[in-house]
Parts: sequence; structure tokens; C-alpha cells
Amino acid sequence: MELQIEGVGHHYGPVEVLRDINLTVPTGQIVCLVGPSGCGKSTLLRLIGGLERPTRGRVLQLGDPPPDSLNPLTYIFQHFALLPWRTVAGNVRLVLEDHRVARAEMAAIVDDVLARTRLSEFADALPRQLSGGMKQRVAIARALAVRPAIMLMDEPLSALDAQTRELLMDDLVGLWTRQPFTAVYVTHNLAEAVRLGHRIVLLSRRPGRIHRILDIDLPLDQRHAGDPALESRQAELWDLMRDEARAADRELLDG
Ligand SMILES: Nc1ncnc2c1ncn2[C@@H]1O[C@H](COP(=O)(O)OP(=O)(O)OP(=O)(O)O)[C@@H](O)[C@H]1O
Repeated sequence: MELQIEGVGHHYGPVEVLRDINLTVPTGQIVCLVGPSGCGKSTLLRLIGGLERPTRGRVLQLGDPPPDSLNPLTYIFQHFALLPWRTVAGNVRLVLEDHRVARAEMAAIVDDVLARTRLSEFADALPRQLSGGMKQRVAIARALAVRPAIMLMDEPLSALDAQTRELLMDDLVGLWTRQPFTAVYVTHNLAEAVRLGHRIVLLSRRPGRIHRILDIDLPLDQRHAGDPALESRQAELWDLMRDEARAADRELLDG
């Protein structure tokens, strides 16, 4: 399933947050949304996910989700929101319990997603026994369990320390390489965007407009921290963003 965002604009009361966004999210690709604070990245993600309706324009879903998809558009947030009294497997199972999934199939799905996120041996652990990175892997496993057509990821790594973030990026690359998924990935971290994005969409400050779209052809599993080619793409993005980011910060200060 592919997403096409056509002429999307959004206001909150008198405040114009997004203007004339035209964008395609192709099947099997990770599209990163970056841009200065308050430029409307999370708002755009919510509009894409149908949590809110855009004031203008539309978001089209082209093609069918996988036939066995239980939730075509599935979110992953910065805060993992795990139930502390449920085990890892229990937290993953939770999202299946609302659907009519037979018990044996449910067990098979949980086993599969825990294996894909390298959590099988922690199936019976409780969240308090896990590190932050592992908790976020549980959240990713939980999202995968409903077989989404598109994952909507809002700063999924920003609550983690730098080292854990690196490990999780490797995990996401491994996951995508073994079985490509489609994602829209909001981040303020440009290093993350150039590691994970097939396409990087830079928004201007509020009202967020598309300032630049950068496609990176290098396969995800060949991208490494410190790679000069990636660093130069990152520098290119930062050059474009710096003035906008400073102006956005000043506007925040001025209220
Ligand atoms: N429900 C809402 N009602 C009113 N204003 C809102 C609402 N949600 C967001 N905003 C405003 O819309 C603008 C864009 O917010 P949004 O969270 O989408 O930006 P962002 O780019 O994700 O920001 P950040 O990088 O700081 O997380 C901000 O000025 C914010 O205050």
C-alpha cells in the first residue's frame, strides 16, 4: 500500500501549521520527516494516520493493505506505553486480543514478531526488567504483530541514550533488510534520518512546507555511522535547516 498526500494544509484555529504538502510514500520505503521544532511533523503524521482530518487536501491510500493486516496504519511513539504487569509476550498479545485471532494463530504471531525483534528469550520478562532499548523493541514487536501496511513512527528513538539509539538503528535496518516495511518516520535527528531514510523530507518552519526532498539510494545495510557520503548528506540537510531552526527557536521564545 502506498500513500499519496495531495495539497494538504492544516490550521489549528487561526494558526496555520502546514501548507500545501504534496508527497508520496512508496511501498517498502522509509520516509523521514525532519524540520525545525514546531514545523508540523507530528501533525502531518497524525493527518496521515487519520487521527485528524486536514483542513485542506487529502491523504490517499493506494492499493490494498496486506490481506491479513489487522491495522493498516500503526503508530510507534517515543514512549513505549507498555503495561507494567504484563510480560513482553503479554504486551504484544494485547494488541491481538481486540481482534478475532484464534489462540494458536495468536501464539504464532507473537513468536514470530519476538523472533524478528530478537526478543524471544525475553518473552516472559516484565517491562521493569528491560532496558529502554529493549522496551522500544517490544513496542516495535507490538506494532509488527498487527501486520501494518504502514508504520507511523513519531520520534521512536528520542527517549533513548546515544548508544542505545545506535543499536536500535541497527535493529531497524536489520528488520527492514530481512522484510522491508513501509514507514513514515518523524525525527529531529538528522543522523538518524540519513541512516534510516530512503527519502528525507525537510519541512520549513511553521507553517511547514516542503523545503526539500532528498532521496538516498545507498542500501540501508550499507550505511554506517561516520560514512563520509552520509555525513555530507547530513551536512547538506543541516545547511538547509540551520536558519529555519534558529528562526523557529526565536519564534518560540517570543511566544
Ligand atoms: N492539537 C493542537 N491544537 C493546537 N495547536 C497544536 C495542536 N497540535 C500541535 N499544535 C501546534 O502546531 C504546531 C506544530 O506542532 P507539531 O507537534 O506538529 O510540530 P513538530 O514539528 O512535530 O514539533 P517538534 O519537533 O517540536 O516535536 C506547533 O506550533 C504546535 O504548538
